Amino acid sequence: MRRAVLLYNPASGRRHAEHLIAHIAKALRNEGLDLETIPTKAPGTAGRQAAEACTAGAEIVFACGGDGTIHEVLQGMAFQPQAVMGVIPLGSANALARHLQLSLDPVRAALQQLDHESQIIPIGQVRYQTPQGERSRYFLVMAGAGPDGALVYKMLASGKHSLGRLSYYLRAAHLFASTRFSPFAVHVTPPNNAAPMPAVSAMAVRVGDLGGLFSPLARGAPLEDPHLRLTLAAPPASLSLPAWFALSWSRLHRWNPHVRTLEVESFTCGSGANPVQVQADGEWLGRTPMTVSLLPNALRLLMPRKL
Ligand SMILES: Nc1ncnc2c1ncn2[C@@H]1O[C@H](COP(=O)(O)OP(=O)(O)OP(=O)(O)O)[C@@H](O)[C@H]1O
Repeated sequence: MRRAVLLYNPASGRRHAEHLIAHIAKALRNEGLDLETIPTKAPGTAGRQAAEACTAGAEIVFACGGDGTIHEVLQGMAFQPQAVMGVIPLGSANALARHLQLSLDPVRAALQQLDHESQIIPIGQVRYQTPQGERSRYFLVMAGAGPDGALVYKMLASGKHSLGRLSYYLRAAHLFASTRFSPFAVHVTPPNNAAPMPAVSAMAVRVGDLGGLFSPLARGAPLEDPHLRLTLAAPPASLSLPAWFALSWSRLHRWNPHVRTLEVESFTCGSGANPVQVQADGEWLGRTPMTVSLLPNALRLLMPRKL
């Protein structure tokens, strides 16, 4: 019997988590898994709890929550060759679950993955600054500096979990319209002719679709791709951000002279005149300078079988 752990965030989503978790667990046990359900203890504990589950012999660790919970579980699942990570969506964006072609019904998503195969993929690593010094984090969906970091920072400060989707978009629109985003220099590896490049936004996206209103803004490289797909918006932000939104939504993004997409191995965003906010997988991390790279063969993930 395969040993599995379902690590869930009791604060995710608006549903009655405990009731739902019991349903998911019953469905997985009926399929023959020896499953233990464990709630995350508090913000920031899921990585350690996932690593402990692996050490205790779990072969599958299901990360059950939104992209933020999956991000935290990832911190403990990276470089655990004996265990594979599964994903059960309970959030509102669920960008990774959508990318993995999972049902947004959590019970169905759990069962679907029993037919998926364990693939070893690279993971992103972002290094950033905090008042306590440099820190680093792994990421799966995206990492960025600029307006996305500022938005996540603002949502954190205002308690985003109490917000509905519409309210979230209104706050984003207000932030983008009212903030003067400082430019910073971006160095890429391998170096290109234009390095360093000035930017007001630098984002590496690793899923095809970010979901919701931000869906058309950036198309990521596949998770198994050994390169980062970097999207840069040039200064001034007052020109490039409205052009980015307008041309993306009207599907004319390829004609946008202010936004460019590059395939890179890594990139560094300098601090510029003012350090800017850094986020990964929708979690606020700190400030620039920031370096983003890919670590090969870092995670075993349940993924749809290749055709
Ligand atoms: N037990 C807990 N109690 C409170 N907060 C927690 C707990 N465990 C994790 N968290 C926090 O919950 C957040 C993640 O929430 P969630 O999984 O719903 O992701 P999300 O990205 O906010 O989802 P959404 O797609 O809805 O935006 C993280 O900031 C994490 O630190």
